[in-house]
Amino acid sequence: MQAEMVFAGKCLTSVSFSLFKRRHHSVVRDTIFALSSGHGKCGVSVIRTSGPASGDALRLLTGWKQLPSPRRVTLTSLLCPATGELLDRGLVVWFAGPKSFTGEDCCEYHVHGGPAVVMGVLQALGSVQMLRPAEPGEFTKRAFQNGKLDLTEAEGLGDLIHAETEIQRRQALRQMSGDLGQLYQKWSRRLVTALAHIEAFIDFSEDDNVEENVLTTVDTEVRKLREELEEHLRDSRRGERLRDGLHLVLAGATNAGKSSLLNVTSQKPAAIVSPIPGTTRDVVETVLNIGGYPVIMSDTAGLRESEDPIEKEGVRRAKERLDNADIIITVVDASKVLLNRISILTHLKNLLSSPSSEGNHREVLLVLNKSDLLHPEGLDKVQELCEDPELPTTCFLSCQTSQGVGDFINILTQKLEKICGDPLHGAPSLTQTRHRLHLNKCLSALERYTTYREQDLVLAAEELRISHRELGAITGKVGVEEILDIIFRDFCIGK
Ligand SMILES: Nc1nc2c(ncn2[C@@H]2O[C@H](COP(=O)(O)OP(=O)(O)OP(=O)(O)O)[C@@H](O)[C@H]2O)c(=O)[nH]1
Ligand SMILES: [K+]
Ligand SMILES: [Mg+2]
Repeated sequence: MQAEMVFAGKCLTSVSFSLFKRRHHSVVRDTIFALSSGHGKCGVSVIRTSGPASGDALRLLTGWKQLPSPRRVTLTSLLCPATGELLDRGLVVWFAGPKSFTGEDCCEYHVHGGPAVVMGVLQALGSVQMLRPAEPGEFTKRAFQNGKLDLTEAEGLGDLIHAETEIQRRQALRQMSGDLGQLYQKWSRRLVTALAHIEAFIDFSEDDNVEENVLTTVDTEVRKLREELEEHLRDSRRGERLRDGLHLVLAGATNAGKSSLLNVTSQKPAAIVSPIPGTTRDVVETVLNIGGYPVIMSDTAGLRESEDPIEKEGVRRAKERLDNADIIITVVDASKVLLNRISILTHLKNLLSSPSSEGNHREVLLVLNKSDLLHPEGLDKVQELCEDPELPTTCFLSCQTSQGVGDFINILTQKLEKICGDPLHGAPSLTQTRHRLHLNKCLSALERYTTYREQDLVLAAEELRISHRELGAITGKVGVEEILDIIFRDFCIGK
């Protein structure tokens, strides 16, 4: 045991050295500035600077000889450094690095939110030497480069700014708090330890000093890691779906009331409704917030055989949408159900026989519309027919009277909950294709480790190194230069 510990210790240092070559930026950097609050007229606007010349800029704009105490709000006049003209009276907060968002010297100017004031202060800052306007996401990028955030946390922050619904906000906040990054870092540390053991075995096994079971321990650890990664990846893309919005597709025969349902659900006349069958041709998309979940609801052309080339194209587009749907909402005219019950089942089966292109499990909801056209006895009969276990969850409603629409929304919310879960509970979910890509590569390398393990220990160790690198790429510990620009490109200026 002692020997193993020593080996592990020795190799950990050498391994960590090569693996954790984190870039430290000691170069003197520009100082950046930007409006960090929204554009347009508002009560208060916040302008930020970050970088070594932040203090000079603050002194020049306020006329102060000394910098104020950090993290304290001060009311002051802001002056144009060139002319001494008063630009505004506002609040300033000084953050001495490294105790700031970016880790550098930072300053915040809270000014009156009029365009002329904001422009005046920005121009004044631009006239100070070494200051230049920030690029999109540059504040966050600096925070990352100074070790204030890992990449998953920075992405969480980006998602938080873009979050449009409550559940998206929860997921973003959780990722920003570092839960996902910590999970990957924990796996990373376990991989480093496993690698250290293998390297120790390779270097010292001839000294006969190595415990027999070192390799078995590593094998067990790799197997466990594989299982945990597989489990993490087997999440039906819940985090990614929640981040990007879930795709709900309205489908069914012509005149069933698909466009009407889109309109009552979104409470606006998004799609044309008419008694003419084949009214909808193009896909009509509406972005909705259903129970806190972000949803993209698509109305599609009624499914029927047609000779009309335009309608044919509409039907092709409808089917394409169905392939990528998270939830398919099949709309059926309830007044016609009694006449052709068989056709509903065949129709549903046809819809579902095409496997989703991404292998996702698609939820299905059957909506029986136009319930207002049924007599009470007819309604009872249809309800009875719908108890058929072969049919998916069924909703009765009328787009005309809105009766049953509330229940329909509740059932949809339950389906969305089932797909996405509550992002605050359970293990954190991956939220981006980028995460999935690296995790899959990490997993493949672990699988190759098992293949090489008996034949060539050096090759097997290399696979552990690869899998570690892939995990590190997610949090930004290794080889990030090429992905940095992609990630921060999506941020807005001032963030
Ligand atoms: N009585 C009654 N009529 C409805 C109801 N919902 C829709 N309709 C009528 O049914 C007709 C067809 O409605 P649409 O919403 O255009 O149907 P659709 O499924 O989008 O039709 P296509 O786009 O042609 O495939 C229109 O005349 C609507 O007014 C309902 O709940 N009750
Ligand atoms: K129609
Ligand atoms: Mg329509």
